[in-house]
Amino acid sequence: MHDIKIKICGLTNLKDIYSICKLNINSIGFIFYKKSPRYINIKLAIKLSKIIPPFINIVALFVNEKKKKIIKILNNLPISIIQFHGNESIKFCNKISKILKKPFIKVMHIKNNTKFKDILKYKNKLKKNLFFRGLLLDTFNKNYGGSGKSFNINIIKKNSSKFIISGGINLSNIKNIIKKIRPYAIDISSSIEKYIRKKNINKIRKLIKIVKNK
Ligand SMILES: O=C(O)c1ccccc1NCC(=O)[C@H](O)[C@H](O)COP(=O)(O)O
Repeated sequence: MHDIKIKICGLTNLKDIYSICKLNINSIGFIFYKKSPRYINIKLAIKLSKIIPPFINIVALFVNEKKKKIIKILNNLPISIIQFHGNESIKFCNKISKILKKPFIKVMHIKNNTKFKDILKYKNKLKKNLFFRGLLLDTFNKNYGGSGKSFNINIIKKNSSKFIISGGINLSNIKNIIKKIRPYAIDISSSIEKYIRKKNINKIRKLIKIVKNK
C-alpha cells in the first residue's frame, strides 16, 4: 500500500510553518489569490519560505491569475509545484509551466452532478502535457476553495486512478476517505484551523497519525 501524501494549504505565519515542518507532511501551500482569507503577498511568502527545510515542497496556488504575476512570483520564490485552482485552461497551465519549467497540478471543482467519467476525461486531457503532475479534486464553491465542504466521494472508484483529494477533509471523515479511495494525496485547509490564518497543530498531528498510520 502506498504512503498517502499530505499537503497543508493556506499557511500564513512563521509559527505555524515552524511547527508543521517538524511533522510528517509533504507539502505546504501558499495562496496567492487576493480574495482568499488565507492570501499572502510575495514579501511575506519570501519570509516564510526561508524557514522551510529541504524535502518539504512549497506549492504556489493561483486562481485565474495573470501570466505576468505568476511568473513574477515563481521567479522570486523556491516553489516546487504550481497549483492552478481556478478555471484556467489546460493550454494556459501548460504554457506557464513550460516557461517556468515547473510542474503543475490542476484543480477540478466537483459539482453534485459530476460523473466519474467526466473526471477521467479531464485527467486524460491533462496527462498529455509534460509538466502535468496531478489532478486535485475539490468541492465546487463560488469562492473556488477553502470551503470546508466535502463532495460525494462515492463517485470515485477505488484505486482506479491516483487523485489528490480535497474539500472538507476533517478528522471525522478522513478514515472513510482512505478506506474508500486511498488517494495519492490529501489537501486540507479549513478544518485544521483554530481560526482563519492560524492552524491547529494538535489537529494536524491527529490527522497525520490517521493518514500515515503511525
Ligand atoms: O483555502 C482557501 O482560502 C482557498 C481559496 C481559494 C481557492 C483555493 C483555496 N484553497 C485551496 C486548497 O488547496 C484547499 O486546501 C482546498 O480548497 C480544501 O480546502 P478545505 O475544504 O478548507 O479543506
